[in-house]
Amino acid sequence: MINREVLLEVKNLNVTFGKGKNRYQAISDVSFNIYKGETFGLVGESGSGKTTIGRAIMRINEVTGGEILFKGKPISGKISKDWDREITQKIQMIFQDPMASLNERAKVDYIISEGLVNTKKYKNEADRLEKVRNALLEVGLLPEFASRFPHEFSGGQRQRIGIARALVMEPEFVIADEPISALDVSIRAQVLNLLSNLQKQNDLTYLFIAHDLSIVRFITDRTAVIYKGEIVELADTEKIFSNPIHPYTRALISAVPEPNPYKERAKTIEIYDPKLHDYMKNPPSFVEIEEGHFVLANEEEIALYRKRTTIGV
Ligand SMILES: Nc1ncnc2c1ncn2[C@@H]1O[C@H](COP(=O)(O)OP(=O)(O)OP(=O)(O)O)[C@@H](O)[C@H]1O
Repeated sequence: MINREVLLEVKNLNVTFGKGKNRYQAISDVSFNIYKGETFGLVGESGSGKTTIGRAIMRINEVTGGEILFKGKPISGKISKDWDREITQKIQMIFQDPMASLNERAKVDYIISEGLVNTKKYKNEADRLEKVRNALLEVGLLPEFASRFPHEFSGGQRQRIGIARALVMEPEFVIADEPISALDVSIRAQVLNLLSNLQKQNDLTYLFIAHDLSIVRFITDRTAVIYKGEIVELADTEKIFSNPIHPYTRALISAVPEPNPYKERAKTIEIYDPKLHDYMKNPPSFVEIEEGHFVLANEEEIALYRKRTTIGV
């Protein structure tokens, strides 16, 4: 990837839900940049906070701390009306479950053009219909499908409608939240190929959310691994696979995954002095262990990682 122009910046993001005793910190101090034109993967198990980050970027979830910038300008907090309209159009999301995310009572035409109508992004009725028609064609569906209802379609077709709904807005940045996990295995590759072709044709930047590393391996340029609301490792996707550093990443990649990273961590550090790895005394920070390769670790762990691999010499 040559282009290093930052499109989206997440800076020290915190998201908490609830109040008082019920307060729950879903995202803790998460930072990453997404470059224009890349596909950035966000991977972690269910409940780790992936969707919460996506929804914070979409401004559905409130940002409790830190900030999110698009093209260098804040999109969280108080923003101008014009900027609000622009990002509502430029940032789109494709949802996980096409069976649940489409309004059953609305025709495809309405579903696809709802965003256009809300942002008044069309000249007249003919223009609106033309945009819907083109969006359907772009995702490989027939224009006449516009007058049908969601229940008349298969899961794969419904996800294509979900993609058309995002595409019709002419976005620059698309969050794909597990876009294929609810689909039949037989059609997953088609939808992935479609997303990849659309990216090239429309100059899109993707945030691709997945719980399965094997999916991000083939379509993302860089990957961040998230565990319990914290990013534990971030690097070029190829590096995440060839040289995983954090115990949790290693557990995700290993053939027999250890679902509990602390157990995996314990296994790794047994060989060394476990007292060194006291997180109370030596809190971890997000360290660039080699160029573009970040890992959440404390000083002792970094020393250990350096010994174990050839990195950073
Ligand atoms: N609106 C909310 N109110 C309270 N807690 C929430 C809310 N949304 C998410 N959470 C909690 O925040 C945590 C992160 O959830 P999130 O949906 O972001 O995880 P995820 O990694 O996307 O998981 P999945 O793959 O299952 O979608 C979970 O513990 C979840 O229960």
